[in-house]
Amino acid sequence: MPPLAARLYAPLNLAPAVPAASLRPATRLCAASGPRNVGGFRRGALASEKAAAVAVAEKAGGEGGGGEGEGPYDAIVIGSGIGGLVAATQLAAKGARVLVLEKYLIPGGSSGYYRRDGFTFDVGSSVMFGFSDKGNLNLITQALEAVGRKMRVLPDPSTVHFHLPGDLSVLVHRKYEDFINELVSKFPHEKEGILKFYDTCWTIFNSLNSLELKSLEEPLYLFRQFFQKPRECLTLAYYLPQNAGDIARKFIKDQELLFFIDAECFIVSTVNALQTPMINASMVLCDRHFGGINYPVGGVGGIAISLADGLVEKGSEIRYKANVTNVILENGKAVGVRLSNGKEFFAKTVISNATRWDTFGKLVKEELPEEEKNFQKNYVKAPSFLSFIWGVKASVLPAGTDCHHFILEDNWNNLEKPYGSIFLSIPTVLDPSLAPEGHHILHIFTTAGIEDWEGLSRKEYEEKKEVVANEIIRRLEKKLFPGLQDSIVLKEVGSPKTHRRFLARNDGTYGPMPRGKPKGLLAMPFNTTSIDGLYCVGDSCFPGQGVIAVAFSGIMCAHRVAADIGLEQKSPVLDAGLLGLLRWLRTLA
Ligand SMILES: NC(=O)c1ccc[n+]([C@@H]2O[C@H](COP(=O)([O-])OP(=O)(O)OC[C@H]3O[C@@H](n4cnc5c(N)ncnc54)[C@H](O)[C@@H]3O)[C@@H](O)[C@H]2O)c1
Ligand SMILES: CC(C)=CCC/C(C)=C/C=C/C(C)=C/C=C/C(C)=C/C=C/C=C(C)/C=C/C=C(C)/C=C/C=C(\C)CCC=C(C)C
Repeated sequence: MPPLAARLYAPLNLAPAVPAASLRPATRLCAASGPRNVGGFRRGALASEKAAAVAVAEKAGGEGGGGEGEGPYDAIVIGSGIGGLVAATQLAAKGARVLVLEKYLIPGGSSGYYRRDGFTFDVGSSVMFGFSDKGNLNLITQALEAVGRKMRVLPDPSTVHFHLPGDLSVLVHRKYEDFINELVSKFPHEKEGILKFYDTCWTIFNSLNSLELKSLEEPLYLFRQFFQKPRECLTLAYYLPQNAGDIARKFIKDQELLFFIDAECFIVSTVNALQTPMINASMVLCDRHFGGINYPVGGVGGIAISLADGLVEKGSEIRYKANVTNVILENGKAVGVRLSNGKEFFAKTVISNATRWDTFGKLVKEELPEEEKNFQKNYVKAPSFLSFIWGVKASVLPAGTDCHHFILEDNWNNLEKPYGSIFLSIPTVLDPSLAPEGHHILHIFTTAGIEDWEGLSRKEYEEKKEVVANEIIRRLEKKLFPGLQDSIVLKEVGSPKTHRRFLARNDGTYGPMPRGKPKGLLAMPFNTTSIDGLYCVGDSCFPGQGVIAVAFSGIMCAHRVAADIGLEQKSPVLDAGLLGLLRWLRTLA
């Protein structure tokens, strides 16, 4: 019998540029049952996209599949974002039996993709860290390997091209020396400060990269790391409560350069450098040169599909159209979940990949635990965003156009304002197979609050999207691509309401952001919660927003859960001590 993937992919019409792991049977999954044309942004599955895992759900029949009161599993994971899938696959690789329940039709959440008229569009970011073949921070490579998967990737020669006020243009080259030379050429008087700031980032990054990355909530592992790498662990402990903006100000005086560091951090955290944890900034500002930014051939959604397929091959399950509405508690312990159709599933542990606001505001019906009150005191929901996904004629791009751009035209004060700055990715610069010949994809997003988009009639809503899209086109025409308007052949606009609906994220939020100035990462909760048996994973857990960050959160979560269900070593006495200490530390933030 051929392997499962081969059997499921047998009827495929294979396109050469698409990796084996992302090839699907030609089933009109989204056309038959997917939400279409909501708010003009029709997030649907690839028409030909039916992961091995989907077949499991369909065999079982109906929403979420399965019968009454199924289980017990070792773990149920609510949601199949990258955080949830990494937790699930890591557990499955350790021998656990896992059930992933996904509300939508395909895996990936913010990291999914969909297809329209020959274009493959990433839903969220196209800037992918964690795909290299060296070091310990290549977490996407490691997560795929754990379930026997590998994706072909295309190296991006640059990370991002900044287009900033005062016509400041900085290209972040893949080669560190080239980037530093470029930055120093713009700020020669700050050469020493630039070197000192980025050197500090490297000290932190090298410490991170030297550790075996597992759960910081598991004492046996943590003490072993401290014993084996004391200097690196102490370096990380020292920088844990610090922010990038404070460190930058120790070395740099030029206000424009400090604004540039703000923009560097804004990409990482949607806040300025003074609010961005130094560990997170270091991770991103160095890994782009160490592991590099690499684009997975065929689209970002291929990562989730590969993980979901690998999960099923390991004997676990994923079910779609499975909308979890309740976490079931028994004597204060999480023992299972209930779907909107009343079906129940039981497990030794429950892991929520929904945001903490959804997990504790909607899925757990009890009063908000003290710890979550503390989280909400320290973090608010970051605004949502507007995304514009356009198919354009290739002729509109000047030769040599970079893949990723960040645009803030006239005024540094607009950096964090709604619609202030523009993120633009052109993934077809790296992978032309994503668009019909002679075309490119422009994927743009800009921050926007949901309040701006509520209470409108259908007509007003559509008109507003048109007005905002035209304004973005005007700005891009002025800055980068004259004639853009006339080159657009396909236009989709997603509003904060679209993201709330299709990504199931509270108010469509991009993730948590600190309410004020945080103490670095100190206040960010890990994976355990104050409810026994209930864990969280994803961007409202340490270390926060970002695909690579949620992948780390998945790895940490799986390790802690595996220890709790007896698949990894554990010491109950040390556990109680460390978990108590970490809870106390968070209250200091
Ligand atoms: N929001 C974006 O579009 C966007 C853009 C760029 C990057 N990213 C990155 O992606 C990361 C998010 O990853 P993540 O793993 O935290 O989560 P995610 O939001 O990507 O995925 C969560 C998944 O859980 C599902 N879900 C939520 N509630 C559910 C319920 N009650 N029942 C069943 N399924 C449910 C959702 O449908 C979704 O598939 C962020 O850190 C962000 O930086 C996001
Ligand atoms: C226990 C305790 C407490 C302590 C002790 C000490 C120690 C040992 C410590 C340790 C630590 C650690 C390990 C840590 C780790 C960390 C990590 C890994 C982190 C990571 C992070 C990451 C991140 C943040 C990322 C992010 C990213 C992002 C967000 C991205 C984005 C992108 C976008 C938005 C796109 C853009 C676009 C354009 C430009 C176009």
